[in-house]
Amino acid sequence: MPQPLRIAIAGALGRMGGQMAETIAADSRLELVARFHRPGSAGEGLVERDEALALTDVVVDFTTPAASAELATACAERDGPALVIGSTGFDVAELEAIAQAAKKIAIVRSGSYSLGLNLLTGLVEQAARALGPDDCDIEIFEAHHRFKVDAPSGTALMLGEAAARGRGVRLDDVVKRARDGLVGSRPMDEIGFAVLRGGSIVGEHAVSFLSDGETLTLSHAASDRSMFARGAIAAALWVAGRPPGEYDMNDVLGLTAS
Ligand SMILES: NC(=O)C1=CN([C@@H]2O[C@H](COP(=O)(O)OP(=O)(O)OC[C@H]3O[C@@H](n4cnc5c(N)ncnc54)[C@H](OP(=O)(O)O)[C@@H]3O)[C@@H](O)[C@H]2O)C=CC1
Ligand SMILES: O=C(O)C1=N[C@H](C(=O)O)C[C@H](O)C1
Repeated sequence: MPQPLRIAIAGALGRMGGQMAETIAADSRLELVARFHRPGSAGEGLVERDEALALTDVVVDFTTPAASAELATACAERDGPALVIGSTGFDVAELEAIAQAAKKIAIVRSGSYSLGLNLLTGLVEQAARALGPDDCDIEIFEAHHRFKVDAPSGTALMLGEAAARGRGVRLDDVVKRARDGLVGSRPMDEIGFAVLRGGSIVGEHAVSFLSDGETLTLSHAASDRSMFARGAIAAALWVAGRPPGEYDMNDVLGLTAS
């Protein structure tokens, strides 16, 4: 019987931190060796970050962009553990810090650990390739619970990147993240985002391809956070012992970009 993978949870008192603890406890392939939160946080069974890093093979992190970037740097400075990052809403400097850390340690980062959602990105890329900007508009809608702090969601941006890839353009060059007031008519090549926040919605995403006379919509709805936790566990099991580098769920799931 192989030794269980030693795993630690960052952001232990958060929504996903709690979900991770529950899902890990039910998985015999894993041993939950540490849970940590903000420095100095009080809570049953919590340890400080550096103690957790010394005990574990992999850290699973659903916190904030700043905390994840800092954690990646701390893991790299001690040449491990490997890291699975689920946080969303990163700025350029935070992404650069993670890229630097990935020169020393293996990191999986994804805006969504859902299997279905990662399959959807391939379908979106394929549709965007077939439905060009001359006769088809691409719009992405996402809806989340009232507590979510970043917008558009990391998943919506992943879907936008997939659509842009399908069109052979950079998302930054065609993105419209919000509209308000006299914004003018829509450029054909634009990829637009719309956001809803409210209630307890776990996560809904839809990518619409709108042309004259017809609309194709590809969508996904999450109803339970446990599937994000299961995806993050698959990533943790996959990343342990990998060479340094920044990986995503396509690598974990063996899905090659089409
Ligand atoms: N990739 C995916 O599949 C998914 C990604 N997410 C993303 O994960 C992130 C967390 O989501 P969620 O759990 O709902 O949010 P929560 O706000 O419930 O949890 C985040 C937690 O991180 C804590 N935190 C902040 N700074 C630190 C730090 N330096 N060290 C340790 N903990 C810290 C926060 O503490 P405090 O409360 O004190 O501020 C908070 O409790 C978000 O970015 C979200 O978008 C969520 C679901 C799935
Ligand atoms: O904050 C959340 O809840 C979620 N965040 C991720 C995102 O930004 O896409 C993933 C999921 O949709 C839930």
